[in-house]
Amino acid sequence: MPIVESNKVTDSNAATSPTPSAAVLVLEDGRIFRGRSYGAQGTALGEAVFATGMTGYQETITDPSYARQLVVQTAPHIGNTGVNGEDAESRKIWVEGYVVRDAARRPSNWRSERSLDEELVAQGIVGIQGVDTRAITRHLREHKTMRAGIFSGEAANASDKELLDTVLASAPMEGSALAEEVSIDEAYVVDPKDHGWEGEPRFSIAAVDLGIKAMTPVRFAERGVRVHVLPATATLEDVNALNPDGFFMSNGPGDPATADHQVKLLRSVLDEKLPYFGICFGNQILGRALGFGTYKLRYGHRGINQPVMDRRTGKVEITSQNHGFAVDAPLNGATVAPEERYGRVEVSHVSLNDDVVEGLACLDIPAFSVQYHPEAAAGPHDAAYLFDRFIDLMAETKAGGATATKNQNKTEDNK
Ligand SMILES: NC(=O)CC[C@H](N)C(=O)O
Repeated sequence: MPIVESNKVTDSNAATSPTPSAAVLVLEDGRIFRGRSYGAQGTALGEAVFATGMTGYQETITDPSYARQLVVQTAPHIGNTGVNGEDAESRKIWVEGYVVRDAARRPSNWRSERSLDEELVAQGIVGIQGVDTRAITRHLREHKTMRAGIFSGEAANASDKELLDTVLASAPMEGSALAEEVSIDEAYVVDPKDHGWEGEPRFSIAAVDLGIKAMTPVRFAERGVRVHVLPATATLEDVNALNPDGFFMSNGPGDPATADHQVKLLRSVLDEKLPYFGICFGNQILGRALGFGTYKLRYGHRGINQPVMDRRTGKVEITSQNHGFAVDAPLNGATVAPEERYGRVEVSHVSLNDDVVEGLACLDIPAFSVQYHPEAAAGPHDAAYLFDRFIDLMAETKAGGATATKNQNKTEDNK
């Protein structure tokens, strides 16, 4: 019976989607893929990137880190489970455009409230379907991620040359400052008692929203940590006014080389020895605060099956990732950070696919971060221990323990 009901809903809603028009995906190097429109019709300009998750498309498209990107899904069939009211990772869809091979004509899932096509239309997201996403992915792997455009409806009527010129006139991802565009205006609190925690919160943290995913503060709250989520423009005064036990910076879109305000803020926080944990963009900001550079990867890591080694324990975890930039830090053991006042740092996690830095751990101050997504929405939960590691770090710091020394001993033990 539920199946019949859900079909009824989708059938009646399906009438609101426009009949697909011709659509074209134009890459900045002149390569063109022709298909049919998916979702809204018009023009979408951004960086073409591919994501390899077989599931979790609703979480993917609502991850603010995908702002100004055209996401190519390598999974050949997208939309099967529709869209529901629970899985969005933020208030809206952030992908600039969406590229799929076979779009499900009819979603089938007990939680489905409407089709993905309808949701893309409702939110004005321009997509393309019926293109060979494997060929596009191979092209991006060989020639690197690049600017691209999806054109459908009337926009697809222009000549290929005109469409390519439009793509070439669009902004590149390098040098783009987007975190402040996607962040919130007003601070808010995520309370443990709303997420199954009984009793008083154990700790409180200030978390800067650079494009935060909804599950991140929830992972803290479930563990008894009250989270004060602050806008990307937050200052040291805003942080100190909360008298938090720890400081956090989230994932987010754009080039970390542009995040000067956040690097400055993090340096002030580290100078105060407040425990720090960063995810993704927050890892790149820690890298920069310590004096390392960041650089753009050829085609990035986006998906939910990315292998990472925790070099302290030797354990391999399968992780959820979405990053196009990385920290340029030495892989061989502990070194003194270029910003020497922060003491020694080591690359704590590394990608097993390409040796890219996936985590940093400071040995003399209470700070660490990872380049991937332990909140796992969508994705495997292998990395959930990192939230506990941060809680331990706050507990040790509060108790006045020598956190840095302890971290170092852990490293020595595992050699
Ligand atoms: N998910 C993220 O935080 C991404 C960080 C950064 N925008 C990158 O692409 O590398």
